[in-house]
This record gives sequence, structure tokens and C-alpha cells, in this order.
Amino acid sequence: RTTFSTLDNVPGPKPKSWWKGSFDDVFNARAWDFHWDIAKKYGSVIKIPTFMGDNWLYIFDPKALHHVLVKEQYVFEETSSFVEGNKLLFGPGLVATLGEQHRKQRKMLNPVFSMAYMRDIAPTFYAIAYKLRNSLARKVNDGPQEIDVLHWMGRTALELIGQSGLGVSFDSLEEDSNPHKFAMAAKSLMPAIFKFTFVRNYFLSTMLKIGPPKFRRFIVDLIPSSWTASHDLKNIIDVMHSTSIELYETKKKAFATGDYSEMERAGAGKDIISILMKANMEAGKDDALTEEEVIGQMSTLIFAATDTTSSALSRVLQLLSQHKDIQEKLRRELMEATEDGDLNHDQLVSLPYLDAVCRETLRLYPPVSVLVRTSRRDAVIPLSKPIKGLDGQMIHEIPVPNNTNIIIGIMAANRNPELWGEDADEWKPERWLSPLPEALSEAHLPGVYSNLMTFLGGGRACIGFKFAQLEMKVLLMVLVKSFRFHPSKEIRWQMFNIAMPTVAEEDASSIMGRLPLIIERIDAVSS
Ligand code: HEM
Repeated sequence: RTTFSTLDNVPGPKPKSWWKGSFDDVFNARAWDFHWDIAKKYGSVIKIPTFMGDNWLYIFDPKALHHVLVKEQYVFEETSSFVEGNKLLFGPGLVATLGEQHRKQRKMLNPVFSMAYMRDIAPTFYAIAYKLRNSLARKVNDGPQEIDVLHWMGRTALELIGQSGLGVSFDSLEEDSNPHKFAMAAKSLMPAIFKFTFVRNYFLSTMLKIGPPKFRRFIVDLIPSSWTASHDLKNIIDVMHSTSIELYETKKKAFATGDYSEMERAGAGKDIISILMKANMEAGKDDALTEEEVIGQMSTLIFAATDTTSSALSRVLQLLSQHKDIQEKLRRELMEATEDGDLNHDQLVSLPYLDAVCRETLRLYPPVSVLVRTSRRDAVIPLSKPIKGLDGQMIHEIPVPNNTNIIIGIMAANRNPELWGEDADEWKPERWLSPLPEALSEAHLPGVYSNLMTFLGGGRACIGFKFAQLEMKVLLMVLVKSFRFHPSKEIRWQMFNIAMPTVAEEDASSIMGRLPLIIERIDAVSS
């Protein structure tokens, strides 16, 4: 800690406090300006002072990103706090495992997210989208109404992954239906976890060394009920875990007896977990996952698919409400394309303007703005172009000691003006209709999707990125054809782990989001 290293020599913001450095500037609900300012001021490699003088590295340099996420992905792993925290929350699924165990799980799950699955699942997506449309249509039957779009997108995203991921319906999407307890738990999960960000980063590993799980649970039970955060989180985990086990046992019984009646009410056994369970039964001993690992994928999928998708959908509807011309142009494309009825998967994904609107939204407003990796040994991170160190010397690569935390600047990479041009921070779907800047293709960003880091890249990239795009496109197709969206109240997006909209004038400390928009019915929707 007393030796001056290359990492110390990297420019970055001054620490706000000796205790936490700039940690709270980087990770807080209003951190947008801080992230934009440091990207503009320091460029694509930034030193972030954190807890007690510890330095983290913030990167969006393309070569550095490629190195960390692809080339040396087993050196730069998820942080222990992320993996251990997720294991407590969801069990040993994809987001809670590392190295060989994670690779093995991806090997079993990657084929499930195939193009054939996407084609199969498209009708289920349409059916859910029409249910949503009919409920909204009933609400605006007598004229335009203010509606909380985030509420409906959240319920819909959960229903989409519920039916197509787990083969179960959590929500009839009726106005006054009682959501399933799992749906309630999933909805409260993100805000509940966010309260533990600092504790999770710095103390979780130590806390996990205290006695067996039963003892730790006993300790949590002793925490006074007035400190509700820990009890809320424990109750949420209990509901998600017990529901996953129930579902798993139902499916197992159905496979064993051949009686699919229970399962076929939703998903007809075509859901991700059923496909995984079948493949797992046929897999060799070396490839097969344990029951615990399969069960671990259930809450993982719900967690990974719900808030991300509803955040993206809410954002695109808000943007359309603010850009009438783009909304009309999109509607025209959708109307013309569907003169002869609904489009199948392949027709839908190849509509150019719909695609441009989705890509541009996911570029400028990635639901996940930053992620953290940690070096598991001493390593060297190469850079696309040298930066000037604090001592005036040029730095061409950065040696990082074992256990250095690296912040992956997803949003900063997606808005880098050196790659996207001077209008990088404007929402312009049209940019996707002409060839993209040469600098961008030459940069070789490691993202799995369209030169974007939104779904990350490498062995831990989002496994559901095609699923997410299809969800967005089906819902936009159905909703934009049926309704006109207008802005309502001033909205402030919170930079939680996943971006969430709130109403600016409402309680600033609220961590349950809301996105009121005025919805006007424009077609003869049969309700
Ligand atoms: C717009 C929507 C979505 C966005 C922006 C998004 C983004 C991401 C990102 C950035 C990661 C990397 C997380 C990390 O390394 O810590 C990730 C991982 C993951 N995503 Fe998504 N995601 C979306 C939708 C979905 C959907 C719909 C599914 C499932 C159907 C899904 C399943 C997963 C899973 C299982 C992982 C963990 C992969 C692994 O560790 O191997 N995501 N996602």
C-alpha cells in the first residue's frame, strides 16, 4: 500500500473521504453525472479511489475490455462478494459460480437459448403481449389515461420469463389480479439487495466465515425487527427458494410419470428449465448438473430476465413518448408490415426501424451501466492507446496486483464519442440505418451484440440477449400499433444495479420505481 505503482499513476477523481474514497460517488442512485463527468475528463481508463485508500480501475478502453472479459476472463472474475452474494440469493446457478463449474453450466444452457427455441417461443410472447394490450385497452377505453408503465412492464417481463423460462404463469395480467407470491418476491428483490451494496462488497466474505448457514440464519433472526432490511431480504429469498423447489419437484414428477397435465397449463414443457432438465437426464456424468445447480438456475433466470427487460421496455416507451416523430415512423412500419396479420419470429426480427429503435435504446441507456470484475492474480491490462500518467509519463499498459477491482464501464463504452462520433450521447435510431463509424468497427469491442457492451461479452455475456430482444420487439409491435404514448410527469432514472425510473417530485428515497405515461388508444382493440 505504500509503494507507488502504475495504477497509482493513473489519473482519476480525488477521494471524497478517507474511509470510502469515491465509492459512494460511483455507486449511488444519482451517479449519472459523476460517470459522465469522469469519462469526459479522464477518458477510457480511470483510477477510482475507494475504501481506505484501495484503488479500483474504471475502464471502457476497447482493448482493455477485450482483455478483461475475453482473453483473460478466468483471471478477471466476478468479485467474491457478487458470486457469494448470488449463491445466498439464488443457489449455485450461472451468476453464482466461477471457472469450470460455470463453464459446465453454460455448456448445458447455451443450446437451450437456440434460434429454434426463439422461434418456438415467439407465439407465447405474442399471447402474453395481447393479454397486456387487452388489460391496458380496458383502462383507456373511455379516453387517454395516466398509467404506470413500469408496473405493467415489470409484470409482463416476469410473466414472459415465468412461462417461457420456468413453464409457469405467475400473473394473469388482469387489472386486479393477485400476483403470485414469487412475483411479489421478485419485484422487491432488487431494491432489497441495493441496500446492502457496501456491506456486500466489503464484509460479506468475512461474514460467510462465521459458522454454518443455520447459525448465520439464527443470527439474522436475532436482528431486531425494526431493522427491516435484513428480514425483508431473508423472506424474499425464502419465497423464491421454496417456489423453485416446488416447481422442480412438479417437473421431476411429470417426467417420471409421463403425466404433464400440471406443467402443460403454461409452457407445455417447452420452457427453459424443462428443456434443461431433459438435456441433463441425457447428459453424461461429466456434463450433467446437480439438482441444486438446476434449481439454482430458476431464481437466476427470473432475477436476470425481469428487471433488465422491464427497465429496457420502460425506457423505450418513455423515449417514444418524448419523440413523437419516431413513434409515428415506427408505428407506420409496424402497421404496413402486419397488413396480412402477425409476423413470425424471423419476419419480426428483420424489421429495420423496430430494430434500430431497440438497438439505439439499448446503446444509449443500457439497463446495467457498470459491472465489476476482480483480478485473481497479478496481471497486466493492455490499452488501445496510451494515456498520460500523473507523473507526465505515457502509460501503455497497466500492471494490476492480485485482487484489484475493475469497473467495466458499459454505458461509457456505448457512449464513447471517439467510437460513435460527436452525437454519441443523442438518441438517434437512424444511425443504425446507415453504416456505423469506421472507428467503431476497428475498435473490436468485445460485446456479444452490435458493438455494444449492453449484454457484455466473453464467457459470462448475457445468455438471454436474443430472448430479451424478441421480448422487446413483440411487445413494441403489439403496443405501438394499439396505443399512442405521451409524456406525463417529470421522470428521474435511478442508477441502481439496474436502472429504474421514478417520478422526480415524489419521495426521493423511494426505491420502488414508477413511470407514469399517458396512454391513448388508437385502434379498435377487442377487450
Ligand atoms: C434488456 C435486457 C437484458 C440486459 C440489458 C441484460 C444484461 C446482462 C448483462 C450485462 C449480463 C452480465 C452480468 C455479469 O456478468 O455480472 C447478463 C448476464 C445474464 N443474463 Fe442478461 N440481460 C438482459 C436480459 C436477460 C434475459 C431476458 C435473460 C434470460 C432469459 C437473461 C439471462 C442472463 C443470465 C442467466 C446471465 C448470467 C450469465 C452468466 O453469468 O453466464 N438476461 N445480462
